[in-house]
Parts: sequence; C-alpha cells; structure tokens
Amino acid sequence: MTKPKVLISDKMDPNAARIFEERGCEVDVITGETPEELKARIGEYHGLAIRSSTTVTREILDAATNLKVIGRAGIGVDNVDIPYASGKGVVVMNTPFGNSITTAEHAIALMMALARQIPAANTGTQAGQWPKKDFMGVEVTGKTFGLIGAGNIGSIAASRAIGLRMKVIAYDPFLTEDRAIEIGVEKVDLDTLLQRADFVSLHTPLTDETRNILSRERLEGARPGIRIINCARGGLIDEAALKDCLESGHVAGAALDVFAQEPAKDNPLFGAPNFICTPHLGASTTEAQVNVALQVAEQLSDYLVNGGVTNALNMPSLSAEEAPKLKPYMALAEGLGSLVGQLAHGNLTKISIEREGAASELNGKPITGAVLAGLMRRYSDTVNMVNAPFLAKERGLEVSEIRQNRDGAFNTLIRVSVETDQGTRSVAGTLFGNEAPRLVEIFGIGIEAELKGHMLYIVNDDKPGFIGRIGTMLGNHGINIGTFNLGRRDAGGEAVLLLSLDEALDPAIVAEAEALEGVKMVKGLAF
Ligand SMILES: NC(=O)C1=CN([C@@H]2O[C@H](COP(=O)(O)OP(=O)(O)OC[C@H]3O[C@@H](n4cnc5c(N)ncnc54)[C@H](O)[C@@H]3O)[C@@H](O)[C@H]2O)C=CC1
Ligand SMILES: O=C(O)C(=O)COP(=O)(O)O
Repeated sequence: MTKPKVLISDKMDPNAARIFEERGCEVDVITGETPEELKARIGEYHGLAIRSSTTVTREILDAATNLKVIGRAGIGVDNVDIPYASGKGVVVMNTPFGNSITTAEHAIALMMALARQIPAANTGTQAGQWPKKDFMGVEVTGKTFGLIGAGNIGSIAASRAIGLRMKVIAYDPFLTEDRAIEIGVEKVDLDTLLQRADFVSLHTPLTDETRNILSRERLEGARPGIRIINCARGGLIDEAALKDCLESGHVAGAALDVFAQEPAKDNPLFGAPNFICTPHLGASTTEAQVNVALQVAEQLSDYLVNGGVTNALNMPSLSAEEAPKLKPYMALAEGLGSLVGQLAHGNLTKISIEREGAASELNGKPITGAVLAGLMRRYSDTVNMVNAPFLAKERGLEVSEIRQNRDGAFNTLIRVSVETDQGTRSVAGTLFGNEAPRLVEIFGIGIEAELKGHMLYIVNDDKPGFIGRIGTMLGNHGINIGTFNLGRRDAGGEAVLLLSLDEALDPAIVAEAEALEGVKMVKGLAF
C-alpha cells in the first residue's frame, strides 16, 4: 500500500513531521508559498497540516483532488472554507485546547504592557532618554476585566485576572449563570460590559455575529478611559474607529495581537497613541506549539492510516455499521439545530430532541450530537458532533432526548425545541425516501423545505399580494430565488416564507424586506 502523503504548509514544531513519519505517512514541510504555488502543489497530498498563515479557499480545495483531511494546529478555523471542504468530503480537524493557556497568558501580558506602557518605556529608555516622567501607569488590582467570549481561552484569562485581584465580568450568549459562578465571573450584557470594564479582552471566534462586535458605535459609547485587548481575531474590531478613539483619548489604550488583514504590514493603527501590538503571537510559546504539533500530527495520521476521527469539525464519529443508516439523520439533525439556533433569540436554557417513528429506533447519541453541533457552531470554532454534548453540559444547557413510537403524520420525524428566556421555539423535520432531509414544521407552522445554502426566512401577515412584493423586491436586486416555500397557521393569520437564494443577502436588502408592508420578521439564514 502506498503511504499517505502530508504537506505541512505553515511553520510548525518539528515534532509534527517526526510523528507523521513514525505513523506511516510521507511528509513534506514547505512553508511560505503563495496561494498559486500551493494550488499547483496540493493535488499530490492526502493530508494538509496548517496554522493561520495558509488560507484554504475554494480554489485550493478544487485543486486538492486527493485531499482527505485538513488539520489546523491551533484553534481558529476561519482560514478554512469548511462548508466547501465538507462538500468535497474533506474532514477538517483542529486542536481545541493545545494553545488555550498560552493565548490567555498573552492577553494578560498585553493587559500588563498596556497598564504600564512597557513597550514605549522600553524604547525610550534604550534610546538613552530616561523617560521616567512620561510614563504614569495604572494598577490592575481592584479594576474590572471585561471578557467578550468566555469559552476555553476566556475562562482561563478570567482565572488569571482573578488571581491578579481583578473583578471579572463577561458577555457571552452561551454562558449560563451556573457556569459563570463556576468560573468566578459576573454575566452581563455587552452594553453593561462596555460601561463597567476598565480592560476589555476579546475571546470569541470570528463569525457573522462577532464580526465588528466592537463597532464604531460601541467604541464611542464605551466608558471613557477603557483599554482594549484583542488576542482573538482582527475582524472583531472596527480598526479605523479604534484609531479615532485612541487619538481622541476616549479609549485609553489598545493592545492587538490580531488584525483584520494579516500579515499587517501597513495598518492604520500603527503609530496611534497608546497602541501596542504583536504579530499574531497568541499561540507562540514552545509549550503550545509542541502541544498542537503533536496533536495535529497524531489526529491526521490516525485518520489517514486507520480512519480514526478526533476533533473533526465537520464529521461525526460513527461505527462502520451505523454510519450508512444514520448519515441522512445526522444531516437533518444538524440542519434543525442550526435553524433553531439561528432563529431563537435570547439566552438558551433548555433543548429537547424528540425522535418519532423510525427515528425513535436509532442510536440517539449521534443525532443529539449533530443537533447540538448545528446549534452551537455559530458560537464556536471548536464545537463538533462529538464534543457538542459535553460543551452543552459544561455551559449548563439542559438537554433532553424524547423517544415517541406513536404513529404521526410522518413515518420518521425529529423535533428540536429550545427554551429561551423569550419562550419555547420548535422546528421539525423528516427524511423523504429515507434519505432526503426536509424541514416540515417551523414554530408550529407546517412548511416543506430543504435546509441548504443561503435562505431567507420571513414571517408576515397572510394577505394577498405579499408574495409578489417580495419576489419583485429580490428581482430588482438581481437576486435569484432557488426554491420558494410557504406555510401558514390559518388563512389570513400568520404566514411564513422560506426562500432559498443563490447568494447571501446584503444586510441592506434584509432591511428593505423588513420594511415591506405586512412583514413581521426577516432573517437571513445560512446552512
Ligand atoms: N491570537 C492567537 O494566536 C489565538 C487566537 N485564538 C482565537 O480565540 C478564539 C477563542 O478560542 P476558544 O476560547 O478556544 O474558543 P471557544 O469556542 O472555547 O470560546 C469562544 C466563546 O465565544 C463565545 N461567543 C460566540 N459568539 C459570541 C458573541 N457574539 N458574543 C460573545 N461571545 C460569543 C462562545 O459562546 C464561546 O464561549 C478562537 O476562535 C480563535 O479565533 C485562539 C488561539 C490562539
Ligand atoms: O489557534 C489559533 O486560533 C490561532 O490564532 C493561532 O494562530 P497560529 O497557529 O499561531 O498562526
């Protein structure tokens, strides 16, 4: 049998190459290539091991005709087009914990550097200026550390800040009161956090919801004198607005490890007052790099040589016998979880997964895992079908599984209901012909739709003329509707529309749909 071939395309601890070879893979280490060079080379490899410098785009994946698995030696996977990789059958794995302590420590180091202006004081001192009078710092003891994102790294940063005798407050939609107590933080909303924190530290993945979370409006509305630390992802902050706020003194200091464009060689923030930065060094310690290199090499070689799956972000772990039967159910379950997560607003406290008819006879674990992974994926880069139940439990989300073998309208059905602080919301789906997942009910309204690609969900008054108005509005913007699915509670009451679109909708078009007569709610969805 020929050996699987792996490419390591980013700088990685040499232990990775050693492990690949020991486990029976051929390995090449070729770093710093341009996308064109990588595209020309990737076709010969079965595995690709990366950090954040390699971006795995559709073009790269199209050229990767033999690729079976991508391993991210680290956490953030916003540099990999995971939906496209899934479509190509390429498993994407990361190493969710190997660098979290190191990254939390970097955030704390940056906080201290900001509090005492260490980089500027160092530069002035070594330039022979003895600038003692120029640098008056602030103590951190007794100050408030505001976490945006209290997952793995955020909660480690919280423990370090508590050790420094700081008060820690956190904004995280998935943080339950119990978990907040466990990690010693006070759960607050984002506006409160920005009013109360002396230091704000960001620890969320970059998603559609977190992009620009520190927008100009939020920065300008924050408490004057706030200091900001970002060791998560560049796109979380409006960099131009941050520059203005540093120049006006409204923000007293900012320390960034990550930038909207990396490598950042010419960023508008460079030279701004009280601004310090590092070149994406959050994970760069010997310890973390050995951890992630060993883990990624073990995970990738295990998959390539034995078919073992660990920390996959787009694949469940299943036995060979169960796999074919469960596969369509997993897709249905993940789609329903994702739908309910995208539509339910407010703090999720409980979720119930009901299996009826044929679905009630199946192994419920992978189905529950798939629902929870679908639900939480937009909050975390590290969630997968295997770790989703554990993460849900850790966050105090109450999960119940209900089996009903009564006869219903469908011979097989999965219903997902979530309880939020704004009430219960449920969606249900079935398999057509035992293989094609279909949504059949949304918040108590019967509808039939495939959950796929970009979609537009609209709740409106069931009055004549509405369908024409929405169709014309989308048509005027040159947006093609793939499928058009309708449902209603009763004639003349509340109706829902679920449209599949060929592309994601611009927020301005969503706002235009919201303004149409009779519209109660509009939401762009992505699967
Ligand atoms: N600078 C660096 O070198 C490194 C950066 N990172 C970045 O740190 C991020 C966080 O890593 P982990 O803590 O391990 O991930 P995690 O998945 O354990 O935690 C992320 C947390 O963010 C929360 N979150 C999601 N959306 C949110 C929103 N809209 N508002 C507030 N909170 C929200 C989630 O509920 C979750 O608790 C990674 O996604 C990665 O982008 C990770 C490692 C190194
Ligand atoms: O693990 C992550 O998410 C990181 O951002 C670390 O990035 P790096 O591997 O140092 O390029």
